[in-house]
Amino acid sequence: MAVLTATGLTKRFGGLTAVKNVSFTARPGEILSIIGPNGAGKTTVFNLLTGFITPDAGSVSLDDGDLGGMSPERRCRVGLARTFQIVQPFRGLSVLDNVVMGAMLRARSIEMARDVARQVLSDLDMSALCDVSAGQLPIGDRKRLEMAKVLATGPRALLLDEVMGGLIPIEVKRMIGFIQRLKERGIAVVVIEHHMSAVMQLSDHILVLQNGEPIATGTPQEITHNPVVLSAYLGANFAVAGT
Ligand SMILES: Nc1ncnc2c1ncn2[C@@H]1O[C@H](COP(=O)(O)OP(=O)(O)OP(=O)(O)O)[C@@H](O)[C@H]1O
Repeated sequence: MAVLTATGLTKRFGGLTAVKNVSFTARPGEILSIIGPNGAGKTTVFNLLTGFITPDAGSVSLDDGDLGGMSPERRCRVGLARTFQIVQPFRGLSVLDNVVMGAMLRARSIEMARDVARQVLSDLDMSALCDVSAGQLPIGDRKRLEMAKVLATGPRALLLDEVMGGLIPIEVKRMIGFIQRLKERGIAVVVIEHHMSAVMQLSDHILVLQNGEPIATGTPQEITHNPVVLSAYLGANFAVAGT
């Protein structure tokens, strides 16, 4: 059964239809990637899912509950969390306190929130950074901190917006490992990512958007051999080892 379901999402900005009739499901322990050229509508889909903007048509549900009308914070409370493309930690706070802020959404006491935050930081190999000021972190660690903050909210569905952006190859590899471990926890993960090698390694399913419209869905194998996707986005010479 699906955790997260989007049905017929459509969003217009003036005369521009940024997202048109986008539907998908994300199941527990599955990773769905949304890919497409710049301006294809990927971030707008995330904004619609999380309630930062209101759709002109369509709906979003978590388990069987319709999220229509719920604020982003309320959606996070019921289990739908996201990272942002541009990460903005509380720069004056320590790494631990940043993650405690996320954990406070659900924890019943500050002590419980600290326990949750320490566990999440340990899971992300960040225990040694607990006392470091978030403002001093390099980009790779800031991306991991962003992951830690949202994981501390205890999501059942997690939206990851370009978490590989700006990472060096060894950090990309580590991030792929973290995301794969989310599958084992039964979290439904939706990924927006331009790092195609990571997308192909991680995804169970891929949805391709162009000009706001779905042009293909399938497994990485199917997508990398789809002539429409090769022409619209990946390029005729696209090849990823193992796909
Ligand atoms: N608030 C807004 N007002 C007007 N137009 C918008 C708004 N948000 C997005 N758009 C437009 O909607 C289209 C889709 O944008 P969106 O950011 O969703 O694309 P994207 O696929 O996430 O792109 P990228 O890969 O560059 O992040 C673009 O043409 C963008 O300019």
